[in-house]
Amino acid sequence: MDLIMGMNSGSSFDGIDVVLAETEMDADGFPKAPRFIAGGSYDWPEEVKEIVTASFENKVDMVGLNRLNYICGAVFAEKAVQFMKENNINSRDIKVLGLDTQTIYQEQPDHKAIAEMTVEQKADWPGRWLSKAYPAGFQMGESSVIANLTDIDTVTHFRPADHTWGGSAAPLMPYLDFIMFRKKENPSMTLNIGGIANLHLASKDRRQMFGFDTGPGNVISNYMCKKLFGLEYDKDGMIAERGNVNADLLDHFMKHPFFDRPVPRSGWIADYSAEYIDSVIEKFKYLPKEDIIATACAFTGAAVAKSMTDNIPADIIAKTNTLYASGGGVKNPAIMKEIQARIPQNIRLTTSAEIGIPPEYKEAVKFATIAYSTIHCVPGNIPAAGHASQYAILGKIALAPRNIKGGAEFVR
Ligand SMILES: Nc1ncnc2c1ncn2[C@@H]1O[C@H](COP(=O)(O)OP(=O)(O)OP(=O)(O)O)[C@@H](O)[C@H]1O
Ligand SMILES: CC(=O)N[C@H]1[C@@H]2OC[C@@H](O2)[C@@H](O)[C@@H]1O[C@H](C)C(=O)O
Repeated sequence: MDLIMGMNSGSSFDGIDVVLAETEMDADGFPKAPRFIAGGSYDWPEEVKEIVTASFENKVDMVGLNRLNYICGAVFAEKAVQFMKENNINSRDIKVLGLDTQTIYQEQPDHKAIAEMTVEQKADWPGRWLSKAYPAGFQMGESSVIANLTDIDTVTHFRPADHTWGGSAAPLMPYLDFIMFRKKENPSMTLNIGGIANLHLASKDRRQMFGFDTGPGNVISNYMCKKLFGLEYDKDGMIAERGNVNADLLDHFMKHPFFDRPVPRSGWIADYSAEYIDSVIEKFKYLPKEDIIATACAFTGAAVAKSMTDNIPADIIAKTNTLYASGGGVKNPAIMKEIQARIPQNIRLTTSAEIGIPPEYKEAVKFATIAYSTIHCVPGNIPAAGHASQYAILGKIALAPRNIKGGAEFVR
């Protein structure tokens, strides 16, 4: 068995998750379902947090972004090393470290425009991006800084390979789901509830898979909690539990233009910007604040249900009996209750703990698994889910100093 490490810091930007897992290559040429061993969560340093948060709002200039890339690489390396110390892990025992680093911005593909492009237009490679049809994402965390400071071979920036083939590359969860569920007869659905939520249909046949963002996970509730109650988030859904769902506000939320985007759609926190949420709060300021938070949770649930029934064929939904949820939203009972109440009743909502992965660490396990696949030259994208035109090996590999050949004088 090989030990692998993964890290994640996502759109909620609530901390850095680190995991240790083990796997090995299976006879079918894919990694075996990873076994989760340990996980830890670490805070971003306050000073760095401020810069990253400003970058989400496009308030950091090129000079600042240049430095931020190195700073984020150093923070990820520091937390990886702290995690290894706390868990008595020697970096030399780790086969690979995988992380996407910190996304600060992303533009999804225009799948319709890509489908309509002529062969000549596609052959104009720069034109793919000049036309804005192809997607692009911006991640902070320099791979070489991480590999050099941790002394572990590191794979980062998984999305651009899939982007090159017109894929949305977000969510990337379908690959881990394929690895976890590929030996099961019936399709399985999973849901990740981070800042943004995403739904996946896993199948032993990768050509039958789906993966797309459904809308908000915690992003609206988090922002509202900060604005209305001065809290980072609604711990254990306590505020939402005291409120009632308001039908008018829910209707208003459901008119959000995100639903007009065809799947495989991909979102970013900018879709639910401060401006948008402030306008909602202003329009519905006559409601009790608790009702506004309760309705934000109902919106998460209604968006999951609508995205599922609008986009996954009814016969597949009928064959699915379990939805395995992960991400921090799993800890908000109001969100979980709203999802269960709104999805088709044949589907039982549970968490990824049932398949051995603690829900808060599934994303980090995903990046560890994709990195392991990358170093074995196994493609980590799922074209059926993200609509890339072909399979691709994801990520950029940065080799650790321990690989230096030529004598001890080169090695620390
Ligand atoms: N005890 C809790 N009660 C309620 N909500 C919680 C709790 N713990 C975490 N959360 C929610 O989960 C969020 C963090 O989720 P997660 O770490 O999955 O997000 P992320 O990885 O940043 O997001 P994304 O998947 O969009 O990139 C917090 O911001 C909060 O809203
Ligand atoms: C570009 C990027 O970082 N996208 C993330 C983000 O967070 C949620 C949503 O936007 C999703 O599409 C993706 O994360 C999921 C979990 C993934 O890649 O699997």
